[in-house]
Amino acid sequence: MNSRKRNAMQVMQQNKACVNRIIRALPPPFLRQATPYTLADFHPNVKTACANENQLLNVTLKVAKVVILGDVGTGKTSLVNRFVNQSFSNNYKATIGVDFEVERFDVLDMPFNLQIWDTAGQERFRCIASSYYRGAHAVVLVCDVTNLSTLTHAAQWLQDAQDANPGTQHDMMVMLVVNKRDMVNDTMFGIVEVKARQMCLSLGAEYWAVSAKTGECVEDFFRRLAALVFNAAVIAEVGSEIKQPAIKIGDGLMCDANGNANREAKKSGCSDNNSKCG
Ligand SMILES: Nc1nc2c(ncn2[C@@H]2O[C@H](COP(=O)(O)OP(=O)(O)OP(=O)(O)O)[C@@H](O)[C@H]2O)c(=O)[nH]1
Repeated sequence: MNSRKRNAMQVMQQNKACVNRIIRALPPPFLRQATPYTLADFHPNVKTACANENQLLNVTLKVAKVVILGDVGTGKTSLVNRFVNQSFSNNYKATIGVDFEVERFDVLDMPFNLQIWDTAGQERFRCIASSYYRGAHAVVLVCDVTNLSTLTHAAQWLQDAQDANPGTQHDMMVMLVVNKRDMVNDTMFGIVEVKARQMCLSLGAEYWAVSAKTGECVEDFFRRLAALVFNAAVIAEVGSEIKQPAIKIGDGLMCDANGNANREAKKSGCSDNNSKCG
């Protein structure tokens, strides 16, 4: 990382998120039938943790890493440029190794930085790029709507990312993005979409179709990605088990919301993890 980027990162962390980086409800998927992430909103424990600043201060979450992978020329850099700089260029300039951007969000009023790692699709840079896959919270597989082989190669790109993250404690989120939507008519797009959704099913990925050139769905895609990654990362910290408030029902007995009675630990002088307790 060069010092310019490092400084930019520090400034980002201090600055407030701009208005279109503020997320208060979970943004919807591209198609409800084409995602494994079917939650309707943020997990209740995530909402509770974010509403309770003290609880979130203990959470070691400030940044999440996303890697953008895919064949050469599918438009990975263009996608990131469209989102980060709201710009597009028709000129192709190969990514050498990797590049990255940091985007500052406010999710449920909590500051959250998304590190977006744009990797090289060219075979000769693959070795350098793959060393940056480690620790990814999400993988974005980018395909070109005009080139079906880029879709079939998505499986190999995902495999590479998984190989770089063996035995990760968190599951990596997987998104499959068909780019260059502006280049095909609806009939052609329909044919590609069927194949892309089949690929998503087999990879366990969420499906998106976008155009980095026109900007169609790019903002929606990254907002959804940031929100899902944030949700998963907070859950990894605070747990997904919903704690029901206990209700006292008399003489040391507590009852959980499902009506199961337990002896109150303090009064009986023991706890679940106290091995002296018979
Ligand atoms: N029409 C159209 N062209 C696009 C779109 N996205 C990217 N391109 C063009 O596709 C070419 C490749 O785009 P890049 O963003 O450089 O592709 P890349 O995947 O980053 O390429 P590598 O860095 O070599 O892996 C460029 O000429 C872009 O202008 C799009 O949505 N529509």
